[in-house]
Amino acid sequence: MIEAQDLTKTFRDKKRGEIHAVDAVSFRAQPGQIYGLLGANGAGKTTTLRLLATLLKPTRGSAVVDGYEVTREPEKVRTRVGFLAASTALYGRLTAREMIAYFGRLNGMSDAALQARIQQLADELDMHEFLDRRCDKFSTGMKQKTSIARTLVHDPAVMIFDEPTLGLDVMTARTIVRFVRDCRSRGKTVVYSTHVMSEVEKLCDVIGIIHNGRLLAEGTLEQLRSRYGETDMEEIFIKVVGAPHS
Ligand SMILES: Nc1ncnc2c1ncn2[C@@H]1O[C@H](COP(=O)(O)OP(=O)(O)OP(=O)(O)O)[C@@H](O)[C@H]1O
Repeated sequence: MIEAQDLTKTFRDKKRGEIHAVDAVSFRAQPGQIYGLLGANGAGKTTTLRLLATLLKPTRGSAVVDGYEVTREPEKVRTRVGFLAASTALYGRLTAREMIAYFGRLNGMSDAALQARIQQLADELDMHEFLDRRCDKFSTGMKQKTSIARTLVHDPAVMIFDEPTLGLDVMTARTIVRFVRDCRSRGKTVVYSTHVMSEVEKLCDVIGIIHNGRLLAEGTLEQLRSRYGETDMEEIFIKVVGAPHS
């Protein structure tokens, strides 16, 4: 479970002045649920996720992740969260299997547990073909699958995905979306950020629309459809954030 309350992050930038990247955001994501954070470029998605994963400290507000508060017990939070960031890096000289195992050991996993888990992740993410190849020769899709596997090797209760299908082909994206659904069916709390309307329609149980750092609307797809009188997510999104100035 994640409970964010009045979560706020303000950056001070020499040129731009004060930037309200995340502005009093409150939401709750439950186990067995995919919470979709939908927003355009610069809306505040990544900053929100980084606050939840304790990579940034909030300027104000709080977030409780699997029972632990992000500023009071960040180490505890980190053991409970798997965060797939857009920039999750791999070591080129390691194979995918070595890479995943390395992060598993960092998380205190035994060799037996690791073997079983790598097998499971390779099955679910369709990785067997390249599991023993070096990461520096990987396609974007192979890299992304390896990043997901290494991020989630310790099977955390809370899984945070920052635009995980960005730049991937249809087949690879589908494998990842199926994997995210499997996480939900295993009772994980999943937060999934995207700017792709069709992804939230297909995947997310609750959708939060974020714009200029503020959570402007939230609900199930059905609730948003009836509230805004539109069936298409793109139309709902435009109604919520306002049409762009031309
Ligand atoms: N370290 C930082 N210093 C200053 N400003 C920042 C910093 N990180 C993010 N911002 C600003 O905060 C705002 C929100 O950025 P954020 O990356 O959270 O958005 P996003 O929704 O993830 O967008 P994108 O899809 O483009 O990654 C933007 O205006 C961004 O320029």
